Amino acid sequence: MHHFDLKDGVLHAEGVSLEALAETVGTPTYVYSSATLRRHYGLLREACDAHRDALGEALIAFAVKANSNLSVLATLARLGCGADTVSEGEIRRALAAGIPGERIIFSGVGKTDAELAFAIDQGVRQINVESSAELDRLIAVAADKSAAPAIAIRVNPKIGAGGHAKITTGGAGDKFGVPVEEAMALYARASASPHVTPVGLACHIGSQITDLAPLEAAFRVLRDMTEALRAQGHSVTRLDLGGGLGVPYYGDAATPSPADYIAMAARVLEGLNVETAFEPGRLMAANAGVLLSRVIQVNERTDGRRFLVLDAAMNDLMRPALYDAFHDLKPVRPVEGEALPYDVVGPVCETGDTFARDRDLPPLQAGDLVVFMSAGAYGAVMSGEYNTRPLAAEVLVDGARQAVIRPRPTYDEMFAREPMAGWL
Ligand SMILES: Cc1ncc(COP(=O)(O)O)c(C=O)c1O
Ligand SMILES: N[C@@H](CCCC[NH3+])C(=O)O
Repeated sequence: MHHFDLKDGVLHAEGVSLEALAETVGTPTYVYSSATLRRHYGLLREACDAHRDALGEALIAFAVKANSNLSVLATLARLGCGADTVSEGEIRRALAAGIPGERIIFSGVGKTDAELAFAIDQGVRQINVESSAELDRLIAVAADKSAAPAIAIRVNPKIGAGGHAKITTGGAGDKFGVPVEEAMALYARASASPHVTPVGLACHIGSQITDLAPLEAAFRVLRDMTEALRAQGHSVTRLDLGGGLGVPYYGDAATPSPADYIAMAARVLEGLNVETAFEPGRLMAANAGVLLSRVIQVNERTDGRRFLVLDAAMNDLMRPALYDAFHDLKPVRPVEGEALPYDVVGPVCETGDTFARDRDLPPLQAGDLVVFMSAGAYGAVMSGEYNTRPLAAEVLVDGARQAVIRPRPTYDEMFAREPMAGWL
């Protein structure tokens, strides 16, 4: 990670000292690097452009669920990035951030009629249909519209992959997409309707995938299906290859490079003559963000256990509690001394509010600042106010500039969202 580095003995996000930032904005706070977001988009763009023959004018559609802050989306929008969305709210965010409808894909296992109608009205690039029941509803909704929306059928290739069972989506029993046979039949049924325009197929088999083999196998399924559908006389012009490529959460972890991933897709799709889309979420955002937190106190027990109690908790960063996920923890100002094992915890009243057990860290004290690394994806978006803890602030850095892009709410603002029942 190049944009979170030590300068003059203090960890910086690009040109901004995290120590100074903690003074002005407080903690816990998510801090994002614009340069990292741009770099990640650039790497994917470059790789796609180098394989235009096989991939067409590939759309890189950022999975908005990974980080939906409007300024983050606007940073990507300026680069020409598209959006993969799963709700009306996410479509609205993408549009508000300047991503035009023609670069927005609408995915998701349960879209309401109202959401489908909204997506059609906004002229989204395509709607990825995930079930037979959804196709029926979409056809009914689209019947009232002037244009037949472009759709792709999301295939469940029975190839599940990912960093945790809870984030695997392509396995046979997972709720996402339809099996190959059913997808073929659905495509034919959609082709027969005047109200929708089937343009292609989509798949997304899981998240935090650190091996290209399952992705390659899934892409091959889409290739074979494309050829089979064409042999039946159907037009198939687009393949949406989903997201899912993992990132190195551990310092020394090796994950496939974006370039190798895109080159693999190009190899599989060589000569097929389709326009592709990719939906990276984590790959774009995870290493573009950190969660800045302050040590409240160190609880040293007489039985030898040592708890590092932070002012960030599971409500701010849920991934360790939910998936036993690992996030590297770094002091903002390196501390001298021999590393000691700490249980790193937050103040929430649950044992699950544990970020790490027996993590070796230098001797830290109350008041020290630390950051959770690789917290830019599925961090702030999954946060909540459990224990009436205000949502963490979010800050975007660009060189020496910084902007609070989501202020920490005041207690008055939090309570104002709860009008008292009239009879109380
Ligand atoms: C349809 C779809 N596309 C893209 C993504 C983004 O995944 P990731 O953040 O792993 O790239 C997801 C989430 O896993 C998804 O469900
Ligand atoms: N929320 C998950 C990723 C889910 C992917 C969404 N399709 C995580 O933090 O790892």
